[in-house]
Amino acid sequence: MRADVRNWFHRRTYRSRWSPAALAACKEDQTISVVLPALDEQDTVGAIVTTLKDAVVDEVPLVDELVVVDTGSTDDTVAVATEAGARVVSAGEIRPELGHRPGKGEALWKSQFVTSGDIVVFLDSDLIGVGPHYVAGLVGPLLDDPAVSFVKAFFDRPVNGEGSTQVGGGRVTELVARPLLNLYWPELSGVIQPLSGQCAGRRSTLERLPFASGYGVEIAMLLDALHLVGLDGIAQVDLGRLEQSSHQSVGDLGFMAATIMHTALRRSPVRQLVPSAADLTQFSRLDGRQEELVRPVPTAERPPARSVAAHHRRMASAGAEVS
Ligand SMILES: O=c1ccn([C@@H]2O[C@H](COP(=O)(O)OP(=O)(O)O)[C@@H](O)[C@H]2O)c(=O)[nH]1
Ligand SMILES: O=C(O)[C@@H](COP(=O)(O)O)O[C@H]1O[C@H](CO)[C@@H](O)[C@H](O)[C@H]1O
Repeated sequence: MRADVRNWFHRRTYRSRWSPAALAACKEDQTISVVLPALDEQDTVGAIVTTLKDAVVDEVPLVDELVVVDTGSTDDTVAVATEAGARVVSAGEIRPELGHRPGKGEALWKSQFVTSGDIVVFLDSDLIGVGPHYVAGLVGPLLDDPAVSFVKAFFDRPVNGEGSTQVGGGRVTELVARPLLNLYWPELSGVIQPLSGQCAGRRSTLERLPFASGYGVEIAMLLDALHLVGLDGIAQVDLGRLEQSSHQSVGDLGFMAATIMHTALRRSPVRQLVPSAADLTQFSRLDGRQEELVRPVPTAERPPARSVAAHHRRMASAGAEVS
């Protein structure tokens, strides 16, 4: 690790040492939104919402709004999240005039139009054992130091589900994202979980970032935050152990990897060599026969929300019919 990165690592790597009560006492007039993107997460989203609503909304007024952005669940995610006390919105119904795309990144981008917190916390909704320290740990560095604009969480990544001691999750991180970052962005080589879906940022920063619509959203957010606020504007916090309810198949992680590679390389020194569109051809073998699966790699990105809002205001002032 380069000396400058080692220096960053020591200054900007935090433990989740803040209590929600202490943060609530010091946040003054700053407001905090927690956003959970969800696709078919009925088994886990309810416990996350209940835990956070009880601990950091009702008992301690740290969080001002808790929003689940559903991206087309076909299970009971919406009902479960609503029953648990979250405000649930469908990504497709947020600013419909802007169109709708599938994907996690679309949910995070559109969440900016239905939330108002000065600080926005993003948490995956497939996690097990989420505690208030997840929110306190992500918000702490932002309330602690005005020079920090974006915070990524890091944690143990067991791969065999609840109770497993075998660390190995984060396969796309270890096989794709980390090697790419070390190659083209060595200043980010100290980021322990660069793809973490557990992150937080100042709205004033997030609204100036483009959002990749699919699984490229995290790598894009990290690279674009580096460009916008510099390494010292980025921090990371240790959240201890993180359990996910399920782990994707290697084939699906391959599709995630292709999306992340494409999203990152379009920001790299070799961006000119990256095709604007690409397909991923994969194979599955059964009983001596293989089947082909060809999927287009999602490359769509949304512009910074700030530019959309400004355009909206210009249209409105020009008297154009805007919804
Ligand atoms: O099209 C999508 C894909 C994912 N997600 C959500 O994004 C988070 C992370 O997705 P996933 O679990 O698929 O990724 P992994 O955690 O396996 O990297 C979860 O809360 C998903 O419900 C979503 O809202 N829409
Ligand atoms: O870290 C990773 O390699 C991937 C896959 O994790 P697993 O191998 O399924 O534990 O998960 C991360 O990346 C996704 C894409 O950026 C994010 O959406 C997830 O939140 C994050 O956990």
